[in-house]
Amino acid sequence: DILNNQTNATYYKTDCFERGINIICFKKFLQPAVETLNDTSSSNFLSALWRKINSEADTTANSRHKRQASGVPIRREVRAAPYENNFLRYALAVRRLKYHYGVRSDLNTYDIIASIHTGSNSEHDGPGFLSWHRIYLLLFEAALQAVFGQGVTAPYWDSSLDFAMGNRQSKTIIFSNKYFGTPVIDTITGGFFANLPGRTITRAINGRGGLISKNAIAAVLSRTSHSQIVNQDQVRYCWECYHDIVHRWVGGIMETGISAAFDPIFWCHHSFVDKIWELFRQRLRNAPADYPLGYENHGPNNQMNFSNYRYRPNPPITNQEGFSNRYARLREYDPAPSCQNQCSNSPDLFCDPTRDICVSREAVTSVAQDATADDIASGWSDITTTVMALRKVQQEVLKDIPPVTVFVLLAEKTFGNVNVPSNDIQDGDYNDNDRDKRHVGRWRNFRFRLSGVDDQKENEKRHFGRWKNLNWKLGITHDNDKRFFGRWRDLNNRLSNGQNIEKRFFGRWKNINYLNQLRQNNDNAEKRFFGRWKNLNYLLKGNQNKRDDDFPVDENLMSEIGDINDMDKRFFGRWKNLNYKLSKQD
Ligand SMILES: N[C@@H](CC1=CC(=O)C(=O)C=C1)C(=O)O
Repeated sequence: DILNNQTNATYYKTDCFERGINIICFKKFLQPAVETLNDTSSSNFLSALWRKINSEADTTANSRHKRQASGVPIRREVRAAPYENNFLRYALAVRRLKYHYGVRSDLNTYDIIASIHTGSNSEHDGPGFLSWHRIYLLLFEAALQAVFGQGVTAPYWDSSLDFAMGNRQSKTIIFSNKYFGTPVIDTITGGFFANLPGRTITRAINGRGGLISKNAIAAVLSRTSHSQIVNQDQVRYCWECYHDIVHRWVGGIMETGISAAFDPIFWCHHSFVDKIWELFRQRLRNAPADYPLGYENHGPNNQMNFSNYRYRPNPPITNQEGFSNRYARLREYDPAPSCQNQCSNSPDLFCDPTRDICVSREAVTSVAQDATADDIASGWSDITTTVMALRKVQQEVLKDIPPVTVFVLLAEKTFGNVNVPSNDIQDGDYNDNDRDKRHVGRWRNFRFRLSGVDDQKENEKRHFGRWKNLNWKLGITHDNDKRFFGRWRDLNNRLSNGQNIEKRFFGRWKNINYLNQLRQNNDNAEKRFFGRWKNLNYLLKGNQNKRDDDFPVDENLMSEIGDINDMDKRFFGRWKNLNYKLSKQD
């Protein structure tokens, strides 16, 4: 269906010289190429792709005020719904390019394009990195569109969604057969990209390197000129450096320049690199003129060099011309998945309300059978698994809860019909001091949660809170239960400082109230965010010292971006702001 939809579109014109490459022209163009099979054919092919980009840039520039109408292709997050019209379409288009031997008989068309990226074409280590990869990505997408349909783009892989998984990053659904394939170490044998013609794809995820944290993005976006985000001596703000570590984290062929583009995740990673650059670019008053000088091999007037050992097709523009609006306008970006947009309606992301960010789900196989307490508490297991696991501890929980707090868990098959005796809390029982008041508040909340919700997603969210609560009770009496060992230790910690316990619970409760309030009262939310915006503007305009305090330079980039607690402490507030902004871009 997708294929038919794409190829039946009336969009295509037949004037190949005016329009550049489209399906028809592409086929026309390829006829002679099949016979010639030499470097010239690759070179001609790439030049034709460039003409396509260029003619679209002309069209888009002329109809800027009606961008929607002119159908600028959109890049969405890899996991954003609908799968069929987003990642699946990309995967099928990539496969088609991999099976395409119309340009050379000895090298599939995907591999022709991938071999342009050698890692040593002056496309790295400087400002040209940004514009070179922007054009390179457009070129690749032009080929995808030529063989598959005009709307195809490389969805962006926002690896901060995986970063947020903490010490479970290697389980991300990104490296499942639904997306980029398995196994996560060695040659991939499962998924869309396994056993394709040409270069095989290897990975070694989560060995070296790291993913990009929200605070890394926040730090980069806090700068006010390109020179501040391309300087490798300032890794805290160096966007290319953050990009490097993801290459290393994926490992395998992604780890080195000469092979990286042979992994289809390369384009999705660079789609994200381009997205954040574009967010940055749009905030500058005159981005096209803001090209940093003084970088060897990255002169503003140097022509971009697209070459490898076999051919030299050069897009006839300079590094600085790649900073212009002309090429930026060729794509639009879907806002980042956020709790405000239901994580782009993705079934593979969930909102973590305590951090107010979306987090990637794990590959299904890792939690399908027997969820651990951590799986459940962090929302990584589905509702069935959660109910099954909770059922296992039902008796223990009931046995040890004092009479006044008796409730019946799982009275029916789901939490939807839990029966809460009306005498569990009497208002008069607790009204004399703060501690008790908090207690009452907490119980009220608990009863509210148990009052039954049919919606599955909503249920899951509630389980999250409820589980923590149950666990608390369970931990008190079942210290020998291995599953809760970690929690028990944590509990001991808390018990050693009664005041701390109260503070923690109180803080969490306040937080929940606050989030609920935000959802229920948009006006109020707007006001709060407006205040924060003012603050942001102040930061952007404000003095250098103030900004440096906000984003202290950390000499060790790896530990910096590997520490999610660190992120929470220092950037929680700021990121929420950015998140809001990303979700409200339009
Ligand atoms: N070689 C880079 C990482 C890297 C960057 C790239 O741009 C690339 O394509 C492949 C790998 C590093 O270890 O720092």
